[in-house]
Amino acid sequence: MAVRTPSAETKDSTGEALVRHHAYILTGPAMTQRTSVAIISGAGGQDGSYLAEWLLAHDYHVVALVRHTPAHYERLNHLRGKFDIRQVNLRDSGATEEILRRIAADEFYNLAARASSATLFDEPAEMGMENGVMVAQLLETLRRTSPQTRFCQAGSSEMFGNTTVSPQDETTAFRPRNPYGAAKIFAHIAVQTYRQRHHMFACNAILYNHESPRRSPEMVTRKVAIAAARAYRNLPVALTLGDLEARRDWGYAGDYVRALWLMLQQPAADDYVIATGILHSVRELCEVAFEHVDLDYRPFLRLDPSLTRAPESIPLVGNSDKARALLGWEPEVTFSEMIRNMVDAEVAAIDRNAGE
Ligand SMILES: Nc1nc2c(ncn2[C@@H]2O[C@H](COP(=O)(O)OP(=O)(O)O[C@H]3O[C@H](CO)[C@@H](O)[C@H](O)[C@@H]3O)[C@@H](O)[C@H]2O)c(=O)[nH]1
Repeated sequence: MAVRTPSAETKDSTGEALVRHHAYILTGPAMTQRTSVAIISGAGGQDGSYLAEWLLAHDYHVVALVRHTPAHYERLNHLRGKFDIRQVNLRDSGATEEILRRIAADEFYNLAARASSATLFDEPAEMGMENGVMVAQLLETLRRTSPQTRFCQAGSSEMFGNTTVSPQDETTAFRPRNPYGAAKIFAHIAVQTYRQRHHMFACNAILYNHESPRRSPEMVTRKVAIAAARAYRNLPVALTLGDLEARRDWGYAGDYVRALWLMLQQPAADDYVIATGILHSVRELCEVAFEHVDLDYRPFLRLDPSLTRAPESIPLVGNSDKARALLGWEPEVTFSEMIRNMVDAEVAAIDRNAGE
C-alpha cells in the first residue's frame, strides 16, 4: 500500500473548508484511513461517470470538472449530491490553476477530450489544442501548483493507427492516421516528459474501444443496441451502418476505469495498454445484439458507404499483458455480456419513456 504525505485542509475564496484529505497514512502500528481527493476532468462523459462511481465507492472525495453547465450532464444525475462539480474550460489556464491550487488533489484523471469518431479527422488545429497541447498545459499547471498529485492521461489505440504490428503493446511504434491520434500522442509524450524530467507521478493509459449503455449514441455499439431494442419493441428502426467487416477490440468501460485507478495506486508511474486482446466485427456485434431479442438484424440493416472509414491494414488489437501482470487487472465483462446489457438498457429506457 502506498503511503502518502498528508496535506493541509484546503479552503475556497470565502475561507470555507472545501476538502480535507489525504490518502492513507500510517500512525504507529494502526493504519488510519483519511479521505483521498480525486479530480476528474471531462467527468460528464461515459468514462467520467463510471470513474466517479468507482472512486465514490472507494470513499474518495470526487471533484468533477465539466465544460458546460453542470445540469447538462445526464450521466452524472444518479450521483448528484455525492461529489463536487465545477464548470471550467481547461484551456483557461488561470481558472484551472486556481482550482488545482485550491484542491491540491491526490489524484487527477484527465478524461477531457474530443472523442467522437465522426470528428477524428476534423478541425486538426482544435483537435491538437484540446487533445494534445491542453494536456501539456495541465501538467505544467500541476507541476507549479500541486506536483505531488498523481496524474492519469486517457490515451487511445488510435495512436497506433496504421500500425504494422499485431497485437500492439507499450513498445509498439505509434503511426497515427488522423489528427485525433496525433494529438493523443503529443499528450502521451508530455506525460512521459513530466514523469522523466520533473519526476511527477504521471501515467498514460492507452485505451482500446470501451463501451457501455452510457456510450454516445453515434458510436457503433450504442447505435446497434438502440436499433435492436427498438426492433424488439416494434418501433421504427434505422440501422444504418458503414461497414460490417470493421473489427475492433471492444471492452467494457467499467472495467477500463478500474485500470486507470489501479495505475495511480502503484509504487511508480508507468504507461499501460488497456485492451481485451480479442477482436470482434461489426457483423458479430449486430448478431449478438439482435439474437439477444430473438431477431435477425439483416432485414433492418441499410449500408451507407458515407459512414465507412478506410479499414486499418492491421487491426487495432491490444496486448495488455503488462497491465495484467503489474496491476493485476483483468477485464471482467465479456463482449457478449456487454452488448446484451446495452440492449437491455435500451429496452428499459424505451419502456420507461412509454410509461411517462
Ligand atoms: N460510428 C460508426 N462506426 C462504424 C459504422 N460502421 C462501421 N463502423 C466501424 O465501427 C468501428 C468502431 O467505431 P466507433 O464506435 O465509432 O469508435 P472508434 O471510431 O473506433 O473510436 C472510439 O474508440 C477509440 C479507441 O480506439 C477512441 O479513441 C475514440 O475516441 C472512440 O471512442 C470503426 O471501425 C468504424 O469504422 C457506423 O455506421 N458508425
